[in-house]
Parts: sequence; structure tokens; C-alpha cells
Amino acid sequence: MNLESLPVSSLPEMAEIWQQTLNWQPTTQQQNQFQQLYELILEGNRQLNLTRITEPEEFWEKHLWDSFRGIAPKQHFIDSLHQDASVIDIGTGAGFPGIPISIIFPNSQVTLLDSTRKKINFIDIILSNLSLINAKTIVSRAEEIGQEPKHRQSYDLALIRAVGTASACAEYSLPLVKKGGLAVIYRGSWTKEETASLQNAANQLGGVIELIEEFTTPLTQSIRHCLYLRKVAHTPVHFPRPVGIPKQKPL
Ligand SMILES: C[S@@+](CC[C@H](N)C(=O)[O-])C[C@H]1O[C@@H](n2cnc3c(N)ncnc32)[C@H](O)[C@@H]1O
Repeated sequence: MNLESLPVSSLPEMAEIWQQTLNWQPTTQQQNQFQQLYELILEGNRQLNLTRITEPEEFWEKHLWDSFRGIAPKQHFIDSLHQDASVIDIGTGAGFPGIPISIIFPNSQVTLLDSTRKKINFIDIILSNLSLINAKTIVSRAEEIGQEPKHRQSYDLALIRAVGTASACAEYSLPLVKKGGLAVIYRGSWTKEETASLQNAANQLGGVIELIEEFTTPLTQSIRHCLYLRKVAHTPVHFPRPVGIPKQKPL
């Protein structure tokens, strides 16, 4: 399939893949927003090193499809996202998975967090161009806002992709999630041995592993995993630990 000169997500083949894999299809308006997002990211990449994923097929699969695939198994959360669920995307980078989520769930409240100001400045341009009034940005570190009363235990859903080891991601995300809420850690590969150390980290943070799902991406047939941590108890006050510690000394 050569999409080189074609819009990133409006081909009939793509509509079929959305339907077959996610039982869903974007509206024409959402397709236009995906296309605008793609073009803005290409433009931003000329000045900033935002993402190495720039070919249309890759962008569609690794940025758009993958962002939605992470929440697909959780119908309850999809229902709440159609209402006014609060979501935080930790280490959003060029805006993934948070921006696609804010596009398809206009009633949800999406916070895009990154420690790099230049990335957040760029995301602010995207949000304004796409008129995404349900998304806002924060320049900070997960370890810092996890200790702020305004953010701690206040999100229904935390999403985190490509930000660190699973244990570090658990420590960044679970303190921000409400009791009963969910943290979704997007991963490439995953092994059974890693499950034991993640279970240990989750226990200490007030979470349990609810599901570990392996799936294959529809264009390149790559293996990916999503880890779903349910928050079942309050996170002890000393988590998250100070900046840098979750990465240096994973739980
Ligand atoms: C590899 S990028 C991933 C970007 C995006 N989530 C994706 O999957 O395309 C990791 C991002 O996480 C941010 N980051 C790393 N550690 C962080 C922390 N402790 N708090 C907030 N952002 C962090 C970095 O600035 C970077 O933009």
C-alpha cells in the first residue's frame, strides 16, 4: 500500500482496518484532524526533533492506531471517555497517545505532560490549530506533579508510552490516578520475567496488574503489549520519589 501522496487516514483500506481491528471508524471531521495533525508534525519536525515516525503509513500505525489500541480493551473507560473522564498522558512527546485521544473523545479532559518545554510549546500550537479545547498542557515532571494535591489521585486514566521501564512508568502514573482508575503502559516487547517486577512495583504503589495484552499491529505485523494497572488503594505519600529516582532505582 503506498500512501505517500495520500491523506494519512482517509483511504477505504484504512476505514476497513479501523473497523476490523477496533470496531470503530473515525468521522470525516476526525480524519481531517488526523491529517492536519500529521502535517503539523511534519512541519514541526523541520525545526524540532519531535518524532522519527514521519512516513504516512508509519504515522497512521504507530501514532494513530497504536494510541487507540491501548484503550480498546477497556469498554468501561471508553464509555467514561465519551462523558467527561479526566486523562493524563505522561511524557507525551509530540502528543502521543494524548492528542488522538482528545480528538476522538471531545468530552474528555486530556492533560498532556512533558518535561521538555520546546515539545509542549509545539503541542500548544497543535491544540490551537486543531481547536482542541478539551486538552491542555503542563511542563513538569511526573515525579513533581505526582506530589501536588491538584494532580495527585485526580485522573481517571493515565496513559504512558515510551517513557521508561515498566516499574518507573508505574511510579510515574499510579500516584496520579484516582482509586478505581487505570494506568495504561504502552510497550513494545514484554517478557514473563518482567511481570514479577511490575507486580512488585504495582503492589507498593496501590495498584494491581489487571491485564497484560499482546497484540499485532495491522500494517507491519509488529508485536506490541499494553499493561493495565488498576488502582485499588491510595498510593503511600513517599511515592513518587524525587526526580530521577524512579528511573535510577526502579522499584
Ligand atoms: C520517547 S518520548 C515518548 C513520547 C510519546 N509518549 C510517544 O510515545 O511518542 C519520551 C518523552 O517523555 C518525556 N519524559 C521523560 N521522563 C519524564 C518525566 N519524568 N516526566 C515527564 N516527562 C518525561 C521526555 O521529555 C520525552 O518527550
